[in-house]
Amino acid sequence: MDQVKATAAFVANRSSHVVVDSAGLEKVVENIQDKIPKIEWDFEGIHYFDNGPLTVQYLFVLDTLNFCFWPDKNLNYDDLASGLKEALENDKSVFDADHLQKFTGLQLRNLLKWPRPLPLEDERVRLLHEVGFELERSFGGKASNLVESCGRSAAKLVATIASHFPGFRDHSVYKGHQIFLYKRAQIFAADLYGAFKGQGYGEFNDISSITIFADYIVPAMLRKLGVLKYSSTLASIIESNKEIVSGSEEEVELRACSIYAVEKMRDLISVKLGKQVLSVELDLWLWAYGVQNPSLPHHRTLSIYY
Ligand SMILES: Nc1nc2c(c(CN[C@H]3C=C[C@H](O)[C@@H]3O)cn2[C@@H]2O[C@H](COP(=O)(O)O)[C@@H](O)[C@H]2O)c(=O)[nH]1
Repeated sequence: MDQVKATAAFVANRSSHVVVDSAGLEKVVENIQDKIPKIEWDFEGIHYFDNGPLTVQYLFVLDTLNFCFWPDKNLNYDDLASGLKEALENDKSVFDADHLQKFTGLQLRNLLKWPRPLPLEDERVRLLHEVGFELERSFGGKASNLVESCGRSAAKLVATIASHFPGFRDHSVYKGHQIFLYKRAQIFAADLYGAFKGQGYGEFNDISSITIFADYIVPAMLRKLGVLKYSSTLASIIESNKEIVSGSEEEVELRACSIYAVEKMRDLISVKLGKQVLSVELDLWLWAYGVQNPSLPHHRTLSIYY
């Protein structure tokens, strides 16, 4: 994902609301020493897994809907992952492409046993329809065929998803330049890698090319660790839970600087500790600690991308 890395660096080199603090970064790496925290994928025990194509279909639907939980303060990612899992266990055809194209908001809500409208519910439904339609049109209805068509390349998988499914085109324009962040497309590759433990549908010969998944938890965690510093204006917007507009400089800087900071962290770990570590592993560490600290203030942007 050279485009993601290069354009994140472009933003980090020009940012004014968010700064990547090199001293903070060095300190984190010094503290890590030899013990890079290793978090198991599905440490929560909430995901569906049967070691076959249905798991791929589940993960693709999961990552189609893997965004914007915060407007409902009781809703979390866990509710989505475990709700979809239970639905699939009750009905193995629930995520067939023809079913995806017919979902209504109410059906999705009922499936997740959620008592009120989901945040951005209309968009969630529209994205399910889009995924069902395009899976049927180009991949015989199966996300597993999509993955197989990419010949064990995570970068190709992300590019294929972005070219077939407009809802995954997580781009922004910053100071006149197109910036590629691809959170949900990349997390799908990482979820396959994690769930299938790097084998079968999760085998990628270029998993190290994937960056972190720029959401609203990882920037908050990087800030807590002293790796990201915010301008006083941005800090007060975030601390007072005010919304930040999608595509604004502040929002793009928060996300792009997070990607850039973790790529720098990888380089430092390699130079100082002589270890090669994947962004996927650093992401899971940062994210798992971030969600265990629900009081961490995070930025709030209404977005279908994360
Ligand atoms: N960077 C990053 N962001 C991630 C995840 C995951 C879950 N990955 C699963 C894969 C294996 C593990 O066992 C995890 O369960 C969700 N998110 C994002 O967090 C936000 C939800 O927050 P809250 O509202 O508090 O539930 C939302 O933007 C969601 O898209 C991740 O791994 N990395």
